[in-house]
Amino acid sequence: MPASPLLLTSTALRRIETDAAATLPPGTLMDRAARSAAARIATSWPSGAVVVLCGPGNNGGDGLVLARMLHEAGRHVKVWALPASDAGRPEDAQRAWDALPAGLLQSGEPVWPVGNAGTEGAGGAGGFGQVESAAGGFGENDSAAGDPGLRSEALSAALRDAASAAEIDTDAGAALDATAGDVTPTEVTADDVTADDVTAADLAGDVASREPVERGDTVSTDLLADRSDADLLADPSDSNSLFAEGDPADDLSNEPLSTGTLFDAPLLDQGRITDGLLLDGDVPRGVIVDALFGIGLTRPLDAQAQAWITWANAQPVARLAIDVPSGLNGDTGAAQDACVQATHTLTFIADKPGLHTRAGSDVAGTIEVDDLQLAAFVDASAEAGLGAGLGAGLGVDAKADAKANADVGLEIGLNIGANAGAGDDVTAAAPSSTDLPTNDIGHLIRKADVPSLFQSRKNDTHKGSYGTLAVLAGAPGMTGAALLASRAALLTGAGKIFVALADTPPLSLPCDPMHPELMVRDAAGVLDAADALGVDTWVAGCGLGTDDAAKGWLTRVLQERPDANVVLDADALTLLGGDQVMQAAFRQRKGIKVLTPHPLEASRLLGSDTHAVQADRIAAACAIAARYGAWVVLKGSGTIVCSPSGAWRINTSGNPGLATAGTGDVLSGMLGALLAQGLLPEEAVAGGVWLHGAAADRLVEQGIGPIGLSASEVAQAARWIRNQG
Ligand SMILES: NC(=O)C1=CN([C@@H]2O[C@H](COP(=O)(O)OP(=O)(O)OC[C@H]3O[C@@H](n4cnc5c(N)ncnc54)[C@H](OP(=O)(O)O)[C@@H]3O)[C@@H](O)[C@H]2O)[C@@H](O)CC1
Ligand SMILES: Nc1ncnc2c1ncn2[C@@H]1O[C@H](COP(=O)(O)OP(=O)(O)O)[C@@H](O)[C@H]1O
Ligand SMILES: [K+]
Repeated sequence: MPASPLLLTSTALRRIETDAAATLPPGTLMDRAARSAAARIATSWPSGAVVVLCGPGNNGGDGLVLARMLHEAGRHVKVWALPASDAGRPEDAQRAWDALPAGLLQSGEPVWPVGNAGTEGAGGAGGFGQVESAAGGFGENDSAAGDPGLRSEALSAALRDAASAAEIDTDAGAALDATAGDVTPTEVTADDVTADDVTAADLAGDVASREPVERGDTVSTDLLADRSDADLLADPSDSNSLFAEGDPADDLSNEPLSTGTLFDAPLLDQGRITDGLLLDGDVPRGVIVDALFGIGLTRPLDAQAQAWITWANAQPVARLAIDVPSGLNGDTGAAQDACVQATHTLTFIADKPGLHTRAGSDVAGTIEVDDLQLAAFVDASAEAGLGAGLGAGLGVDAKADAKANADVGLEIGLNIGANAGAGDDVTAAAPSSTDLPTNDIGHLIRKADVPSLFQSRKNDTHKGSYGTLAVLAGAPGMTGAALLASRAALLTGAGKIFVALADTPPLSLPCDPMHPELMVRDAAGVLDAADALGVDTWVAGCGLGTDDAAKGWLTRVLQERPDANVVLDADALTLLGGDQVMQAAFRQRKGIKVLTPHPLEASRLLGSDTHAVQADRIAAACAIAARYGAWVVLKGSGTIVCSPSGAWRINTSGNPGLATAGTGDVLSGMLGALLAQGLLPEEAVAGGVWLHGAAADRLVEQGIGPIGLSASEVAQAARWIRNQG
């Protein structure tokens, strides 16, 4: 079986980071993380602007190193950084801060560099390559103007930008608004422009002017006044300066602009430029990198961080979250009110549970894992976790497949400068052992992890080979719940199904006309005959009610036939949570036990509240599993499956179409059917959960949902998926 992707909490990740960092030169992991992000950007956004938002910790450090690498590779990068915390930056992040090339850092509020000076804020906040002062956490690096080396670097970057802008030959904001087709490559190329005869400021005086440039116009270096670079650097707020105008080249280039390249005018004719943005299909090129907070977000975001996140989410460009979308708790999936809505998340060392449960799948976008070459450490952690009992009954290869996620940067051979790979050749020594608390390691559930769902049936079988299921459910007024669960069990392949209606004869519904295959009887009748009928699996609780009769029937289910499997849902969970006699009977059962609570039912099982359950769904699922000695399915976006021994997994299928009454009934019927058919519990439980979500996904693909998707349709789609293999 392919290895099931590993999920690690921040506790586990920090342990691995600490172990690995002790064997590696300082900054190695941050360099690898940044290189990985640079490679991702080179692959997915090979041209266009890159805005990097950096936070005060090592996540921000990743962003700072990334910005440097991209800059060294000739990309147009702007950085906005939050102020360091009172304790200062962590060591690696401070090193990254100190090494940030002059001119990348911007002050004020972030702006998307659309090249329209009019939209870029006061004081040239959108200035490109501008050496700025003070605000926005910039102060520490504000020595550039006085540093000849930095000045010369700033100038050379400026010249490159300016030369490119000269070729574009237009004021970006003005020309793009209206005159598509009016712009053509000019006769001046960057090769004509040298530091001897033109300065960046000179070019700025021409290129950044608001005069539209007509087709055939030439930008003449003769027009340029004899100003020195010192003028430019001395007066960054000069509204005529190139740097206050943003960087037109940034958004107009078809390819990354460098000295000597000509602007591709036909782009304008093709209508691919709108409002100053270069469009790739419908998506503007370029990317905002979210390196504000990673796994170290420990408290509510302050106003400035919230504002930047809100701004980032409002930009019509891709957003690449580094490690974790800022505002999301990487362990729990809880999102703050302000949370980066990433289109892509590049996460390091191993995947994180919070990216897959609760709000995680809403904000993470496409998730990619880079193990930062720490597979040996990750494997050791997984093995230690298994040693602590994690893998019992899991049936998964405990080793992460993070190894498979090779270092993208190395693979594509991105040239990101001499400093980019510091320490990359150093092989970290594998740890001898790492023991982690069990809650800190889990896995994902994907189709590949539940192969027995798709095993073909042997010819030499009969209905008795696929189990006998009884469904205790459906009090008067809730008969539909019993039918939903029973029909789902039928369509999932159970051999024989008895509907034990929570009612007394004469039954209001003696037969299911849609599915007369179902044998409908009264609850007591099925319980009395359970031995004779050969009931090997019970599903109990859907629309069962909580009155004394329901309590009596459920107690019998739990006390009798202890070898039978039981799946408890809905009202059965409420009854179980409040009844110690039932709990004792439940714990003593020998058959497979499954509890399928939604968060409210989970809170009843734990004697807590829904908020506490949702605040840490994995912990809640594990706590219920431990308390009741059962398999637990904690439902909701990113359903958690936890084994009795505490091995947890997060489901990857499903969608909000399932947020409709009755889908839980369908799930419990499906789980019962799979247990009745003899699947191992880890595959029956994880498999049923995956199948249920996958069925909803298929319905959405077909246009049947998410709006208006109905529970009955889920069971039908699940049947189709199982039979396709
Ligand atoms: N270590 C390694 O080897 C590697 C780490 N890597 C990267 O580092 C990331 C983890 O870095 P991290 O631990 O520094 O945490 P991070 O997410 O940057 O935030 C912590 C900072 O934010 C602050 N802060 C927290 N909450 C806040 C709030 N609400 N509002 C404001 N501030 C708040 C907090 O301040 P403090 O609590 O200390 O006052 C601290 O300054 C990880 O996700 C990955 O990207 C990679 O490079 C691979 C190698
Ligand atoms: N937003 C969502 N994303 C994915 N799955 C969902 C979502 N909302 C609900 N579900 C799934 O739908 C089912 C609902 O179950 P439940 O709340 O017990 O409903 P009912 O009791 O009405 O049958 C669960 O399997 C749950 O995981
Ligand atoms: K982030």
